[in-house]
Amino acid sequence: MHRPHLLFLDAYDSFSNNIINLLQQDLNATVQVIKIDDKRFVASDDACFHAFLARFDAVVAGPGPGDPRNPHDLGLIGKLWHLPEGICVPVLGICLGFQSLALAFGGTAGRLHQPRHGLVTEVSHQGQSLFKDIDVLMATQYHSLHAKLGHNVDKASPELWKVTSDCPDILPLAWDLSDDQNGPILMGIRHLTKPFFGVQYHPESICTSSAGARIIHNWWSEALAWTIDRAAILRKIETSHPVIDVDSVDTNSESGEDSASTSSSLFDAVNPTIRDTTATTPAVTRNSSRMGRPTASTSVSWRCVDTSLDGIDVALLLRNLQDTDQQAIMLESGSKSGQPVRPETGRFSIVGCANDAQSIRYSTGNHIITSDLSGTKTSYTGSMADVWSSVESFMAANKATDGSIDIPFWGGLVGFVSYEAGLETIDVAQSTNNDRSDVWFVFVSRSIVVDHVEKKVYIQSLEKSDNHWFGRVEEVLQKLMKKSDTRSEPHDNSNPVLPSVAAPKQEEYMSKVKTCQYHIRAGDSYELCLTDQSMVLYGDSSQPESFELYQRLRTFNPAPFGAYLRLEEENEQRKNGVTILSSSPERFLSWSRAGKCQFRPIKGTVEKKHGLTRKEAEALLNVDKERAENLMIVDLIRHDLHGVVGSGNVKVEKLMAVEEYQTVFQLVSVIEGQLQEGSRHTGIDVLAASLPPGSMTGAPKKRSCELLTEIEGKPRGIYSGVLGYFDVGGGGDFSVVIRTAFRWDDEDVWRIGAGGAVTVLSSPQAEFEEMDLKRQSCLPLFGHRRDPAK
Ligand SMILES: C=C(O[C@@H]1C=C(C(=O)O)C=C[C@H]1O)C(=O)O
Ligand SMILES: NC(=O)CC[C@H](N)C(=O)O
Repeated sequence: MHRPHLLFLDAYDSFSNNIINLLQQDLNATVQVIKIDDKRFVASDDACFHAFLARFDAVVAGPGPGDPRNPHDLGLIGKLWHLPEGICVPVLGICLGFQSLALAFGGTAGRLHQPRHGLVTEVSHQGQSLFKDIDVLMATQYHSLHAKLGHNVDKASPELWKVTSDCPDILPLAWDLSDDQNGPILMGIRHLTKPFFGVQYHPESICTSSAGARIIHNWWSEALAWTIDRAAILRKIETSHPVIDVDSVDTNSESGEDSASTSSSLFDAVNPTIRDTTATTPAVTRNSSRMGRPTASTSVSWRCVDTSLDGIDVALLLRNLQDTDQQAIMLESGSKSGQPVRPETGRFSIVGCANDAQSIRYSTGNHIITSDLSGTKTSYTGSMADVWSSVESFMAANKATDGSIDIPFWGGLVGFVSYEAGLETIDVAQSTNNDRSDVWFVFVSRSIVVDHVEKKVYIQSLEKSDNHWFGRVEEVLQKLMKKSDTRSEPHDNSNPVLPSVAAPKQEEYMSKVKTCQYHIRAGDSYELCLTDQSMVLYGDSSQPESFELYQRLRTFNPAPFGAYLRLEEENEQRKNGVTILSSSPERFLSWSRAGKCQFRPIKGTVEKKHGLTRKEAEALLNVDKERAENLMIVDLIRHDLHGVVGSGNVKVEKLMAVEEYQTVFQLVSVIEGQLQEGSRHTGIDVLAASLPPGSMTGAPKKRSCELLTEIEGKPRGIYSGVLGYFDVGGGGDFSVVIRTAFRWDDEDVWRIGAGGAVTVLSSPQAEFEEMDLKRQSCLPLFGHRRDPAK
């Protein structure tokens, strides 16, 4: 059977790669992707775009932010509907693409009374065309606007299935009749004579039933039938069509993966060259040293100590091993009464020794990379792409294979990537103008990993002949094990010096929630994760030691992704550094040495008020608002992951499970993907392609981040970024930096970010309370308890 060769027009949506996955999996199609504002076609005359289109069997016009009445939001999609006869290609419009089709043939667009984002409802149809052989169809919707054909009825009626005088060429195929507030919402259409089809709902969503995705097959059958009918005419036109030198235009897909073939259309009977496209997200720009699987170049020496009888307190371990005022690294899986709070994600703790270690730093404010990863210290102007490239080269050059297979970290780079660094990777202008580091990783060559489940301690070194270090750590361990019942406790904090706290103002925050909702209603976003920062100021010498603050945090809010990071650098002008105290519950991304990637987005939060049971929490979280928030992020992360691991390799392992933490219950999903054997991608590519974390942005990611930058008006910094490690064995694990306080040495301020996802279903008051609740995971460290911000 002919393998469809499709063009996908990407309108900057966060679900595009899921649609491409569907086309590749269900139709076995090859798909080339271009953005709707691809300069090569927007800037040149239409003939060039037409000649390019002639290479494809059909086009899919994707969903996206914005309004179909705005040519800027549609870009090339707007050019599909009135092509000259001989150029016409079958099109499937999805959401924005669908709305554009309706408008092009007499329809109008308007705002829904109540936008529908992440809602799953039944779509009514009559089993025709796209909906042939489809029974009950449950489908996910992501839209604020809707297309109207001029039907003058406000409830189910036979009229709805007929063409209207406004749109005599457009046949309605499906409606959502489940929503009284909005009335009938048009869900599917076809053009009566041209090969144009469209659906308002999202066939690729994880919550759309398989019947919903079947329309893809039906569309392709329709497209094929039309094409065969028209083949003779088209062949004639093709030969008489002026020859355009499309190959002088670089028509590679954005990913650079897909070289444009000279001819692979259905009509090229002589030589139907079909190309394959798997990845749609660019791999990290790399130098040649990291192509292919690196061979081992580093050796791990390690010893394992059984501490099952005694238990080891990692904070004490760190304290005893190094002076915590210096560079200190501890990634801690929090525990309570001797047990890890969440062994599934928080089983291991890592103490890294990294004084005078090699490091890489990058500031988005001045674009300077400072690194000695390559041996000598250099500072140069660069970008995030250069940072990833250096990290990949370094990890490839320091590859090890001989550590213990029972633990995920053997040594490697530990540090963070800020939210603004993530913004740079998706080309969103940021409000940072200082020279503080947005990326900071240090090389940990000596480390201790504690397995809290097996109660074992691994002492490891990547240095040659490091017996002295092993001896020293063993000595410390013996000492601590003898005093087995000692847990490092914070000092008495009953009479603390209270610092002042500058908190978000309630009125202002609520007004920002409303601004978010305004943009969602206009169709520019489906969900926005609004945040703000509280600032804790000590002012004088009463400042507690940072490790003491961390001790309080780990006692008060033990979390699977606890972290104490104290990083510093010295240059000619000054000493600068940063301290991070984290109690994050959320894994952003981990990948195993075998390339299995896992995202665990959290979206949906209820306070664990006194006596709230899990059952009650489940009932509170099992509502449209919370589920919709979570679903949107699951679909977004599937998109991010599909872009690197390719079609057919992504699974949702857990959808909206309720998890219990110290102060809140949360709705958590687990999305996994497998990097393919022999693929040129690594976990670092997955990380690079998925920042900033979707659970901190909303969807679609790029437009949402642009809006949030404007609404929030200040950088988020390390908050909303990611923190974790790249392991020399090839794995990695990063948390989302939330429930975290951080402080730069050059300002006397602890910053605590907090926020939550805003949808049209949000109440501004409840959003403020949710933000305030999340601040409470850190504020008590500073002696402040539930001090309601005003
Ligand atoms: C924004 C925060 O949390 C994020 C938002 C959540 C939500 O909207 O329910 C839940 C977890 C995080 O992904 C925060 O903790 O500050
Ligand atoms: N998912 C979409 O394509 C949405 C289209 C349009 N921005 C709307 O909100 O209606």
